[in-house]
Amino acid sequence: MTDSPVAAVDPREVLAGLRGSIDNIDAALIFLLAERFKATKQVGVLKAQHGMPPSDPTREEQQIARLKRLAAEADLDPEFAEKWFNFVVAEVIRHHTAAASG
Ligand SMILES: O=C(O)C(=O)C[C@]1(C(=O)O)C=C[C@@H](O)C=C1
Repeated sequence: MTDSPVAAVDPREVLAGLRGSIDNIDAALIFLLAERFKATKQVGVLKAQHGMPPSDPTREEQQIARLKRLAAEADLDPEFAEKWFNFVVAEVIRHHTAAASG
């Protein structure tokens, strides 16, 4: 093994390179989430001003179906995509409910 003529790859360098990509992806996700919450904050104000309920189960159902389809196409576990969406939406509804109560 150690006598191989092919230069050995240092696994620590490979790990560092992969972590560089993970760092960039995590940063992008934070920025994307921040943008999403900026938009949903405005939705919350609009709903509160017009007496609309914080949650819209029909919209959620449609979005879950769409995201699960996209996840499958992207080779991401559709169940994970659904869990992620439900996790985020629960927080959005919490914000909408707070906005509605002043
Ligand atoms: O689209 C809306 O009506 C929203 O309030 C946004 C949103 C979402 O975050 O995607 C959140 C709550 C609703 O139940 C549905 C969708």
